[in-house]
Amino acid sequence: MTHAAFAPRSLLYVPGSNARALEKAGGLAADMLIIDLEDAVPADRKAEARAAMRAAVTARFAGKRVAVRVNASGSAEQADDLAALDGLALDAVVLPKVDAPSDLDPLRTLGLPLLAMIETPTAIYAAQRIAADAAVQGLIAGLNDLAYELKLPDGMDRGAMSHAIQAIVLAARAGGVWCFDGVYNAIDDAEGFAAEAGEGRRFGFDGKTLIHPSQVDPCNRAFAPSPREIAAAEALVAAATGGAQRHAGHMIEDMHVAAAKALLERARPQ
Ligand SMILES: CC(C)(COP(=O)(O)OP(=O)(O)OC[C@H]1O[C@@H](n2cnc3c(N)ncnc32)[C@H](O)[C@@H]1OP(=O)(O)O)[C@@H](O)C(=O)NCCC(=O)NCCSC(=O)C[C@H](O)C(=O)O
Ligand SMILES: [Mg+2]
Repeated sequence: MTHAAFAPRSLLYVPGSNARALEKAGGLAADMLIIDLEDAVPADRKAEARAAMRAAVTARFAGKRVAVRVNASGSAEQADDLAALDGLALDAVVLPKVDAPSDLDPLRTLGLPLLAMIETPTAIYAAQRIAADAAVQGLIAGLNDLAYELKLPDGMDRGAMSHAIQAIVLAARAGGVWCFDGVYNAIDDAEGFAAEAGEGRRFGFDGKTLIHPSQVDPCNRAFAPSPREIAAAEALVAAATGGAQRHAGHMIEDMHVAAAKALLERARPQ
């Protein structure tokens, strides 16, 4: 377990039932690994995945932030998932299909930070209450499930989901917690991934959830301040005198100075 003040930029799902992926994950540059016991694991391999997850978390991943995604509250699998977490040093537990703060109840006694997945229309409308729950450290957009629930004809159409995506960011910011964008399914489309990761950052997400090792480095780049942003922030902070002023052809005020300082803090080596 590691402690970091900063939100992870890249959160890689690793199926608990994939031995090779569990082996490989520790060597990848993802800021957080999410070992999945939910949708990536076939129903008849849940017990095997729990055992593999325990072995991997116990033996590997030194110096990495590690979370486990358990099955949803109300599912037949969840009690066994929670029992399998006993004694593990985790940074967070990811709970899918959180529709209300009460869905968090079975996990409260774990005493671990929770990352709540917002992936249904009901959850979009409850996101503010979910983010305000003291156990919640962040929200994760579950856009495959949301697209399915919305009956979108074109599947993962972010234009059709833009209101919902923004609602997740708004709820997280109102609650003072982190927020992470959904996954990009087209694993061979590097250009499309880079575009979507950039869009996620512009929406205000802190980072993005990932499904493949090839997405890790581009994601870290997309969510890290660029050299140009760093130079601009340094110049703005150096020029700031307080109150409204002209800087580089723009009006700047105190909130712009605060944003520039936050960006510089984020850019410092962790
Ligand atoms: C998507 C995949 C099924 C693709 O698998 P495959 O074609 O076998 O991958 P590659 O051959 O390209 O893999 C190359 C090497 O990388 C390793 N690998 C692959 N994926 C991972 C991973 N996630 N973590 C670690 N390592 C990984 C392979 O083992 C190969 O290694 P090597 O032998 O050394 O070459 C597959 O990538 C995959 O299963 N990804 C994760 C899927 C997953 O976890 N899904 C659940 C989370 S997404 C979700 O549920 C979203 C949300 O809830 C929503 O609603 O939107
Ligand atoms: Mg989902």
